[in-house]
Amino acid sequence: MEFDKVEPGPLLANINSPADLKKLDPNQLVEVCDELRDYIIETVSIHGGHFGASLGVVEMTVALHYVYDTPKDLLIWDVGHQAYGHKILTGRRENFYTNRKYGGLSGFPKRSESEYDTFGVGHSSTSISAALGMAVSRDLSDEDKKVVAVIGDGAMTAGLAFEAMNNAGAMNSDLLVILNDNCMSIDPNVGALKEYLTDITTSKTFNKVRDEIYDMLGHFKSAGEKMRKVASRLEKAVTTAITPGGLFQALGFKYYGPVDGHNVDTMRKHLEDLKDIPGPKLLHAVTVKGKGFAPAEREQTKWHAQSSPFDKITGKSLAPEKKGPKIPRYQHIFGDAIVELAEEDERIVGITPAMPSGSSLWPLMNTFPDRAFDVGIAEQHSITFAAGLAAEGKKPFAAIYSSFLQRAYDQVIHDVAIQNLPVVFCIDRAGIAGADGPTHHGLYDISYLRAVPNMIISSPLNEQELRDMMYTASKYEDDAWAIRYPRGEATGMDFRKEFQSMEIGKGECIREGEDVAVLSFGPMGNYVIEALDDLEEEGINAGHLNMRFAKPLDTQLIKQVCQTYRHIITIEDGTKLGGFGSAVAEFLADKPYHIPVTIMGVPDRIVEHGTQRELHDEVGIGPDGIKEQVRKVLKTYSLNA
Ligand SMILES: Cc1ncc(C[n+]2csc(CCOP(=O)(O)OP(=O)(O)O)c2C)c(N)n1
Ligand SMILES: CC(=O)[C@@H](O)[C@H](O)COP(=O)(O)O
Ligand SMILES: [Mg+2]
Repeated sequence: MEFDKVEPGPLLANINSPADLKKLDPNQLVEVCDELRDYIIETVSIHGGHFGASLGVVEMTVALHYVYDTPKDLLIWDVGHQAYGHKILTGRRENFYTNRKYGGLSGFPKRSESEYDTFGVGHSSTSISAALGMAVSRDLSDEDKKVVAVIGDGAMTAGLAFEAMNNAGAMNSDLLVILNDNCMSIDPNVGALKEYLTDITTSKTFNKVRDEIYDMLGHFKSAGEKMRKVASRLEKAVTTAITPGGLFQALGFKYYGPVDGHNVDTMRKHLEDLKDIPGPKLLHAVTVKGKGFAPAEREQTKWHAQSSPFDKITGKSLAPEKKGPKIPRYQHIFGDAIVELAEEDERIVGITPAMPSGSSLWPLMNTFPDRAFDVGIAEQHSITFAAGLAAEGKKPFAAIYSSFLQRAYDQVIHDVAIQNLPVVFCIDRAGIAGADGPTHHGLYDISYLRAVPNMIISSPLNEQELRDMMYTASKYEDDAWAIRYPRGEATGMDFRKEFQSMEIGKGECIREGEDVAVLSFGPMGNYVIEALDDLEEEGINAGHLNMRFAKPLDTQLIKQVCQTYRHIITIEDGTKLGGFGSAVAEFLADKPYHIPVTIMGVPDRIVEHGTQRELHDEVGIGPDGIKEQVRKVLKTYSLNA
């Protein structure tokens, strides 16, 4: 893959660490930014990855590493999808072409990857909490270092960010938060905070007055300690008076901004000033997501990330055209089905915490704008909000990624399950997620939801079953219902347009066999079909049951299996601990069948990034792994001698 490496510009070629960057004259930084931006564009155009966010913080990244003494000073990126420039400047340029690939660099900052990555990320809104922890640790150990968190306007909408601000403001620890405001989450940012920030950035009078005051204070500050104190007091009084609402100041932060985040010189000067101002402070930088790449500036959601190659000038896709009909992704099956269901049932509402494109809630938002809600990056709130809707007779479908639902576990238990409210959880990105890696794999939902009473847990084999599960769940009033499905394309089958009710807790026999039965949960069943077809050619006839439900289990079917076969293999795209296979084994534990159960799933370790197929194969749940397991079982029991 060496030939896919990108040639850096002449300045960037000599920057192998921030120390090299610091050797440059400040007036060379604009050129460094241009080269860094080109490097990101060209690399992502070949290898894919997150895109717009890193382009938007090029100047900020260069200024931060120029002014601060990293890694001694601690730089914490929120989410981390914007940290490509940071990676390139901190010794990883040569390997950057491996970004997000199996065995390559992680797409997010990661402590084990570099001493410059002070905190592992992937999920949003953690940066201020982590930064505060580090700042307090510094103070306790009497160390001399600065702590800077960079958080986006989208990430700032989460409760966690405000919990941290609330705490930090009161602790008065020396800490800088840079609010990177580009008015975008993945989709356009939403909510009252967004309006508030827009008010600040668009108020001409405020900005003019603020700039004049900032200049004046700058002069004061260079005039000695006494004047600095006066300036500081004046600054607080003036900014409190003229900042609309003073939200951040009310939380105990000194507010600075808004500043142009694309002027590297301005950014550098602001950071140099702020370095000397103690206590919690927030610098509000205004940037453009996708800056410097016209297609990405125009269509910011589309260019949040790119998975296939594109022309580095025009943005035109260079992916080979796929032959045959386009296969929909599971999220699109969900997105269409919920509109069809909502047309028939006016109680149905849809909720997404900031992922209307990713979860495909847009079709419902466009068709029934009053009945579909993007609540911002606020997973906890999204679930309690859904519970409130259900409490008043609505039928909420909460569309949420498996790994993001982890954030709302208490809400699932406390607000939904204990009150037995019939919320439908449409859990996308369940199972191995792929290139995003461990933070985004949805490996735990079966286990953590199984433990919760009043909860049905199902997973479709294909698009037909997803539609029918959604339909059946929409009519069901007794319990909450979780439907999990993976990232990516469905099977491409011709599915029936009409919905059909499914019997809750009932699986189906897909293939009769002998000796070994494979019980699959969800789309993993398609790997099983492929594997067992291959094994048939070797003369091995294993049975296959598509179980559909992890809770309630189809115990009748399992009993029949026990009477017909000598060994059960279960398979799921999730952790083996406490998952679907465990449910089968628990059921059989006190039954007199004495049948061994082999659980196939993700082992109890962190699975890194790569393609879904690479990772399924790595952990042994791809078709080859299934074949191997069946052969192994047959060999162990000498059943196929
Ligand atoms: C807890 C959590 N929820 C949702 C996401 C998905 N997500 C990743 S980036 C992003 C948008 C973040 O917006 P912002 O912080 O403003 O950064 P920008 O991309 O605009 O630079 C979202 C919703 C996530 N990573 N973590
Ligand atoms: C950083 C982040 O959390 C998102 O950008 C995520 O990578 C999206 O994942 P999908 O591509 O599966 O929607
Ligand atoms: Mg943003």
